Amino acid sequence: MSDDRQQKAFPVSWDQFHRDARALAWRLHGFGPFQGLICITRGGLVPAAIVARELGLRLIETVSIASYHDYKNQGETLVLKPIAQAVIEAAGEGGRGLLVIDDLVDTGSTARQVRAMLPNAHFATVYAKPLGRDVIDTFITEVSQDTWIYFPWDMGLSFQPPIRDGVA
Ligand SMILES: O=P(O)(O)OC[C@H]1O[C@H](OP(=O)(O)OP(=O)(O)O)[C@H](O)[C@@H]1O
Ligand SMILES: Nc1nc2[nH]cnc2c(=O)[nH]1
Ligand SMILES: [Mg+2]
Repeated sequence: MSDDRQQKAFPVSWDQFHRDARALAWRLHGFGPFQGLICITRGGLVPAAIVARELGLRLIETVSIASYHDYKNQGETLVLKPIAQAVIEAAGEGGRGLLVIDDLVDTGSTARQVRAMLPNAHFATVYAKPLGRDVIDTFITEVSQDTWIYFPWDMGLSFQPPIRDGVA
């Protein structure tokens, strides 16, 4: 969840997200070919579908991780489902040849946890914040640490009062 440390909002539309995820695929094309894609759920599911389509990847695995961004549990992560051993064994040493995708990197805790499982995989996110940027090999857009990214699957259309009525 967003909190009051996040002063800036960066809302992303479906259109924009598709463009950015496709730009990520263009960039990743130069680092391939990849043998398979590991998607960090849940946020990585959407960019993974777009990148897999663009790069022709059909071997797709998930690693399910929940991270906590509240004051008490800052940086904590919980692995709910690990990567299948068969997928790790099908890849090169330390996951070489695998592509790991997530929607964003913030503190870097989630990506670091997966990096420990696959040290030689290629890590990619669509968006990145400074604290986590170094864990990621390829990303498209950087936003400041105090920005909260709003994804299209978390938003809906809502009525906007006319400007002359003022803000509530
Ligand atoms: O770099 P970090 O500080 O670890 O934060 C980044 C992670 O946080 C979000 O996932 P979240 O755990 O909120 O769950 P979700 O993907 O299921 O929405 C996002 O999708 C990244 O996976
Ligand atoms: N939606 C969303 N989830 C996050 N998880 C960690 N940082 C963010 C963010 O900026 N936006
Ligand atoms: Mg996530």
